[in-house]
Amino acid sequence: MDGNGQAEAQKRALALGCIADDHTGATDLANTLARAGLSVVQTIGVPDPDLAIPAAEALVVALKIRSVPAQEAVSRARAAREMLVAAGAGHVLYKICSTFDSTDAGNIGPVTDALRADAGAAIVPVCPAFPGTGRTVYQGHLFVGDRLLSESPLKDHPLNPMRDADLVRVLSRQSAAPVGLVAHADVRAGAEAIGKRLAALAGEGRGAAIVDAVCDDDLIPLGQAALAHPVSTGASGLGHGLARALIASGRASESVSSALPPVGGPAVILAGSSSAATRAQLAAAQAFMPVMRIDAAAAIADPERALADALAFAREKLPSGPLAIATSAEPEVVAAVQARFGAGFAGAALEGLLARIAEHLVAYGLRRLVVAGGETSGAVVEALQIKALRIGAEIAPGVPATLALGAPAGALALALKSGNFGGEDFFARALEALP
Ligand SMILES: Nc1ncnc2c1ncn2[C@@H]1O[C@H](COP(=O)(O)OP(=O)(O)O)[C@@H](O)[C@H]1O
Ligand SMILES: O=C(O)[C@@H](O)C(=O)COP(=O)(O)O
Repeated sequence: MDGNGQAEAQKRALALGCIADDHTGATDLANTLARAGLSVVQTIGVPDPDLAIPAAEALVVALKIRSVPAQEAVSRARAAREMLVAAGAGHVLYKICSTFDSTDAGNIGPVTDALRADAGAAIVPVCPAFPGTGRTVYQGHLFVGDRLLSESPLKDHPLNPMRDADLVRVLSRQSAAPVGLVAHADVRAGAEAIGKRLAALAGEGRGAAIVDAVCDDDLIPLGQAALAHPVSTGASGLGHGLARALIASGRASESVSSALPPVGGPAVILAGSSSAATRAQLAAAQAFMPVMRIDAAAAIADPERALADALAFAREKLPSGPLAIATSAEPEVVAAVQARFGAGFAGAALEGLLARIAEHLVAYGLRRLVVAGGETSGAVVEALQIKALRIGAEIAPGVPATLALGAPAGALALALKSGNFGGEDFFARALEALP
């Protein structure tokens, strides 16, 4: 093979396997890895062996396991790791939310424990920092912007309210083995110091260690140190560090991703996130497009009626331009809905409703779709039977434009937005950016 051939082959050899615990997290990570220079493919679930997916240096398997029972999350993550390792991945990153979304019953601890055991690893470095979106970790405490996690809007998350910012404590409650801390002084001292501290913590019998990172510069030594271990757990900041470490070590080569082909056609926004960011984005969108607010309690009580109303609204408005349909509500309203129906039941019912709306709209010819909310995105993508995503240009930090591959309905441009991401003008930007 000549020099060019070798470089081409290296560009396509899988180096990094990623298991994302939700679908917006997966596109966020795929976006970060692509921007760092890796060739990336995202699949929806563990791909069928006969699925023709382009070869890539990083493969992100999107699962919907953030809020399922821990045992189910563990078995699905294990199957994904097995596939990734068989495909050649030398390191597996378990992608969790940058706001550490989880409950005391799981799933970050149980999945991290299981992946460590399967990989025969001594310890797993864990870091949810994503400084580009204001998530930083200092002395093991997670900040969202200038607030501790427990004082941020995440304290009111509908499925996993985050009321403790001390991640060593949070992860300890979820883990079988004790959890340690690699504090910022070691991170500033570089990859070797992080490695030594991780080895010392492993020697004390700790199965995982929260690693501090307060700025982008910290991600480079973090990535180098993490790459020396078979498994790590974290968010996009760690993904960036791993990608740069792979390129620096010659295990991946820097490439420029190509633009997505144009799709065109009608566009709709579906919002199931009740985050403060999404609520502000919907309020801003109301100035330039029709927005239908679904009454969550009425919709759960009579989903067929809610579906028919939403479809009638879409049929009437879509010929004049984009529109939005949202179940999103203020925390007090969400709390009342949950008190009446139970949080899990209400969440699944509303996700299911938005997924059915998406299915009908795509059947009508919808070709460009923005979904706000991680769980919601998972439900929509699974209902549309999308098999993989090609990653395009970044719309906002953590949110790329994507092109759905393998869906029975054909070409579909998609943006899957984490509830918390994007500025107030996100929906306008997304509609412009979707090819
Ligand atoms: N009005 C509402 N009342 C109760 N739950 C809701 C309401 N609207 C949406 N939900 C549920 O809240 C959850 C939001 O999670 P998700 O889609 O992951 O958003 P985020 O990205 O903000 O976490 C989903 O399960 C969704 O169905
Ligand atoms: O790391 C992050 O913050 C995101 O990638 C993410 O996981 C988003 O989850 P949702 O807020 O549930 O969309």
